[in-house]
Amino acid sequence: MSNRTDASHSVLLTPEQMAAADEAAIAAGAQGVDLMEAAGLAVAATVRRHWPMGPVTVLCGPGNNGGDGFVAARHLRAWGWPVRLGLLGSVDRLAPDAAHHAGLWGDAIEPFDSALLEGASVVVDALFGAGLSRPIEGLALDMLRDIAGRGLPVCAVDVPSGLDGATGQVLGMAAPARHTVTFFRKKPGHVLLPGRQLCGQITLADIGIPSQVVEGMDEIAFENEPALWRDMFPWPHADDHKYARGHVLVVGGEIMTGAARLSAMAAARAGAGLVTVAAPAPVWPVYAAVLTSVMVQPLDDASNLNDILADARKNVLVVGPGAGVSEATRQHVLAALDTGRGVVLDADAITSFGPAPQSLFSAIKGPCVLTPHEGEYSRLFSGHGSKLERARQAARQSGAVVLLKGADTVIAAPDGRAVINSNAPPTLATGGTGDVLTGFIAGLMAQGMAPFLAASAGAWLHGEAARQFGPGLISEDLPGMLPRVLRRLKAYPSTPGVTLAVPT
Ligand SMILES: NC(=O)C1=CN([C@@H]2O[C@H](COP(=O)(O)OP(=O)(O)OC[C@H]3O[C@@H](n4cnc5c(N)ncnc54)[C@H](O)[C@@H]3O)[C@@H](O)[C@H]2O)[C@H](O)CC1
Ligand SMILES: [K+]
Repeated sequence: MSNRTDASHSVLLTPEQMAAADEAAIAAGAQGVDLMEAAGLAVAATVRRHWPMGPVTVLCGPGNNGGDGFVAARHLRAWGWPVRLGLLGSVDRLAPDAAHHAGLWGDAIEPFDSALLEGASVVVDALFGAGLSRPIEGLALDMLRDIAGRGLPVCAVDVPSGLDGATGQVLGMAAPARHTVTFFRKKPGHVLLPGRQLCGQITLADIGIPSQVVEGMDEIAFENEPALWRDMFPWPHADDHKYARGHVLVVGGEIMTGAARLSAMAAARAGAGLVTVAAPAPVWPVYAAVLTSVMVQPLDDASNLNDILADARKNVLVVGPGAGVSEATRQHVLAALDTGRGVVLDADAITSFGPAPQSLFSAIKGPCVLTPHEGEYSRLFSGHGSKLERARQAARQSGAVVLLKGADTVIAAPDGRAVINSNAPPTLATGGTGDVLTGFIAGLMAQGMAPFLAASAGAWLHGEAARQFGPGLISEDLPGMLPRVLRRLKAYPSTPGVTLAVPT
């Protein structure tokens, strides 16, 4: 469990958790019809704010998402907008709250066909929301295709219809929205892909559900932002000396020597007091020639890694970047894990355990972060469900913090805490960025940041460094961007009480 206060709008609630929030609000005295009124009014206000007055078509579905649509239609008409209203299904089958607001429309509801779209300047998509339970088909599918085919701008209610709010996946089809108005808290599907790309600009509306309803909910996920870990960020202290800020050891590869160098430089830039690369003896000069503040120790083929690890001041160990899939890599991983110190495993350090994942999991006994991309994930884990669920399953199964990479990176802890990182620009899709991320995380852990917080902070810094650099990014650019990002982070407002940390 983590602490939360009203300020934590980065909470992500699944549709089930949202329904529980709804029920808790009603149990606390809220009225469902008023929640719907507030939701629909927020939708109408968003349309008015972002589009010039013109013909608007409101498409309502058979559930409460449709109920929000009736409210929005009524307010837009009251503000003078020419509104056409269509309902998929029949009014007499609506649930009470939606039926109530359908009654307030008080005018004809048109047949649900493409004629509704004629002349429309904007469409309000109130067909399906949190209750979508199967792929969209039939009349609804035809309508969504027609909307997309005509290129009509859409304001989606809660989620673009067809988008699964829990997973971010599309069921059948979803018409991309220019704006999406959602209520109380975002859903994982608003930040996971492809959902994030379908929602357009998201407006989060307060509809009168008290924030306290989130307290006590289990398995809350968060959209990554500095407020969640900033107060635990390891800023240098006046009396620090280099040994006080930890020592990262990166086990280097013999062929792809750049990977370990990228990780090492990233760890140093993230603030580790010392960084060493254990370089295979034949290529030790390659590392030594290009690394300056990062120290280089030869790792001979008798694998004297244990001698190098004997220095317990090396408190965080990185294996994987450029390591190669081999028995030697497996041995290096097991030697690092056996120390019980902080360990970050990436790439081939993960893949090398593909044939026997349990031999890795049973060796994890200290603070450990795994940073697989989807391919490496699938070699160790057979997860199912959303990316959020799969990362959580892997964290529980391995006992490590799992950072499942992608444009929508998910960070999950074995105790169920989870963060979805949504700031990564597409320019990060270039070789070596994963090595840099590994180094950022290791550097933060070396300074005492807990692995889940270090992985969350590292992912955010990584995305922010890339965003600030802009187009033309290559991995070598990322470590050097960190000072500018850290200056911005230092100015970031603290949000008392909001934290991902587990209360000690
Ligand atoms: N939670 C809140 O705080 C509030 C939520 N509001 C709105 O309510 C919807 C959720 O309403 P619900 O009735 O549960 O589901 P939907 O409106 O999404 O409709 C689902 C409806 O349609 C059927 N159905 C599901 N999938 C399909 C399909 N592929 N084809 C046809 N029919 C389908 C299903 O059986 C349901 O009957 C939420 O999104 C908000 O917009 C409140 O209005 C405000 C507070
Ligand atoms: K919708």
